[in-house]
Amino acid sequence: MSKLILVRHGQSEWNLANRFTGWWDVDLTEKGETEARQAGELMKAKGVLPTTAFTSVQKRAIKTLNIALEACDRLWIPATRDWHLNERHYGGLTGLNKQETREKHGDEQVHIWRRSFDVPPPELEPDSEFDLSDDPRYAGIDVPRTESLKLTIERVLPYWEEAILPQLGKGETVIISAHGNSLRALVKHLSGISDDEITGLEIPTGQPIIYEFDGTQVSGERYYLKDS
Ligand SMILES: O=C(O)[C@H](O)COP(=O)(O)O
Repeated sequence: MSKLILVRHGQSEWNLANRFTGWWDVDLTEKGETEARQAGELMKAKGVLPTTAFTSVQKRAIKTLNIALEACDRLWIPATRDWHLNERHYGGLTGLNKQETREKHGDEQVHIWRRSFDVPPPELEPDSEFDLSDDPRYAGIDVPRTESLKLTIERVLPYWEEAILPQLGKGETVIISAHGNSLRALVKHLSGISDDEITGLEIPTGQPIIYEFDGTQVSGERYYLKDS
């Protein structure tokens, strides 16, 4: 039996400011750092100690990983950062305030952009201040201009299969520190959630979720580490 630990980054500056974030690289707030530390302390208290780690190339997830690993004395384990685990790209909504966007476009439209399976937000304009195509961390990568959950799944799952699942097959305890929607993509796959039902799934910040594995097969349903 091996374990997979999923953790969404702690509160970010734009979670606090209620702005659409996506691929924009915002930092953790002090509360976010505390959430990350508490996640690590919980792993230590429960004796669920990661032996290998994966995260995105966004600082809110990287810092959450490092703070949590430090809190459970596992800062030394191998860690891989990869853009495939990034948050879904919020396109032309990036940087906008979520409440103001609701007032402008209506609750229903904003809910569709945020939670529908396959309707992407409008594309990011080429001259947008939030364009990341020239960011060195994405050299050689076709940076998306927007992503639905469906498109996010299409880049998260191949990476999961190629890079992460083999580690579980080897018996490693794997931690993935990532984002609300890249983790929804994984949970949809691992728990067999339908395209309709995934619209109702929310992933809280800083709260470790566990899946147990028998080889490369999921064994049982996910649970919150705090409830075990
Ligand atoms: O990218 C963002 O704005 C958040 O991390 C997730 O946003 P959501 O709750 O609107 O999917």
